[in-house]
Amino acid sequence: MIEEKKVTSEKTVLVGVITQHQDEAKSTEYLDELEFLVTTAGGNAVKRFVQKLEKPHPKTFIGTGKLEDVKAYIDSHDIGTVIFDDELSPAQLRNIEKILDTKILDRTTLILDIFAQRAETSYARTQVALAQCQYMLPRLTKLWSHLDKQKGGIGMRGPGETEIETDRRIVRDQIALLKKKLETIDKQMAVQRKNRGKMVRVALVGYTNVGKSTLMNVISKSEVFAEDKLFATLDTTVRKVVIKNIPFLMTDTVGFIRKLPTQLVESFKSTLDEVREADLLLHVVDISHPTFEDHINSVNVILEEIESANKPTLMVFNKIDSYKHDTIDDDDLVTEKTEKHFTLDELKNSWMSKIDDECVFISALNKDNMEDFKEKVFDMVREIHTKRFPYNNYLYSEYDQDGNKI
Ligand SMILES: Nc1nc2c(ncn2[C@@H]2O[C@H](COP(=O)(O)OP(=O)(O)OP(=O)(O)O)[C@@H](O)[C@H]2O)c(=O)[nH]1
Ligand SMILES: [Mg+2]
Repeated sequence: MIEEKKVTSEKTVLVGVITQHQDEAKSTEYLDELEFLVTTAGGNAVKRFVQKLEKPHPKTFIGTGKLEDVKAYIDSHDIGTVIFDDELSPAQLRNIEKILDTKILDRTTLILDIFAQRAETSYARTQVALAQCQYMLPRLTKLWSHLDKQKGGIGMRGPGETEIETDRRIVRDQIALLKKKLETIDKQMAVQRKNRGKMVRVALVGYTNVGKSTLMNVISKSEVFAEDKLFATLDTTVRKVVIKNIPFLMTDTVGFIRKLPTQLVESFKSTLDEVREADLLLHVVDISHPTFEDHINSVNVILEEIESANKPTLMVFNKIDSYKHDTIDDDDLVTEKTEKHFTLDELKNSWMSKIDDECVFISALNKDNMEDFKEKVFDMVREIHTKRFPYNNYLYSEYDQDGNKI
């Protein structure tokens, strides 16, 4: 993750559901992730409420009886924030607010809030503000503005209280204004991207916290010459990297997450354009995470959304150093070997036969298997490069490991 900023240590309660589509294990995993998000936002999750339902209640997400339990708990423990694991509809939000009479957040507001905290450039801040306004517009209620005045903290940072307090028309005007502002910057950025020339562009993509930035640092520092270059004041970092004799541009991008708010995907269009305009994707995966396959799927869904799913891709399975597998003992009831029981080698073989994309297994932290990684990246970049520059193959002389010209 990006560095952690402790703003407050607001006590929160988490609420999730177990449904037909989301069994107990999934629900626990989602709530673990939600808790990680809460910590990132500077809060502290002190209790979880989970209800088994056929599907989330259309009016109150969980049953009203369960909500009363939550109410009793937050009242007796002096807790001011309740966070739901799914995006709440405007009606659900209003109904829940009526019962709990406290600050209610959902996964979307939490993610938006973290983005608001992390956004450093005016561009990123504008993108987040737009996403927040769009989310907020159908959800403006009296209670919201009333609460905003009294309570700050998670979910309340961003476009500012003044807009929230005023009516929808003003938020709409604000949205129009932010859109215009973004349009202007988008144009500038498109020009900047064009000015980068025809150099092959490689983008690191992947779920949040898988090690993209770590890999970016390893690859651009360990090379013979890797220039640190920030092309613009945006949050995506672009660097020039040279492997052997081919220079190319490498972009580190925003991490993806499950249930990424659609408003955010839209307003981060330009940031995601870095991915859209890339020639090659390095899809980084954290194989030490118990549900890394779900992560891969979530990333692929977002890549589909931004029409980038068919690009040449190298699957980079990272964190092999902390990969652990389950074992089956003689007296275990479970005797069938599943993917959880795969040794690293078995896992490698299974993935290599399962997917069409090239794949490589590394530890960016320990710099394990980096040679193989570079070799594969080099081969893929070279293919694109030679197609693009049929007459001028390489721009640099070849260097050996120690940086001497060969
Ligand atoms: N054990 C282990 N940890 C790693 C490895 N690579 C990265 N990490 C750790 O994983 C965490 C996340 O790394 P980042 O590089 O920030 O991940 P990221 O994908 O850029 O994350 P976001 O920017 O949040 O999307 C850090 O604590 C790293 O030290 C690895 O190969 N092995
Ligand atoms: Mg990163």
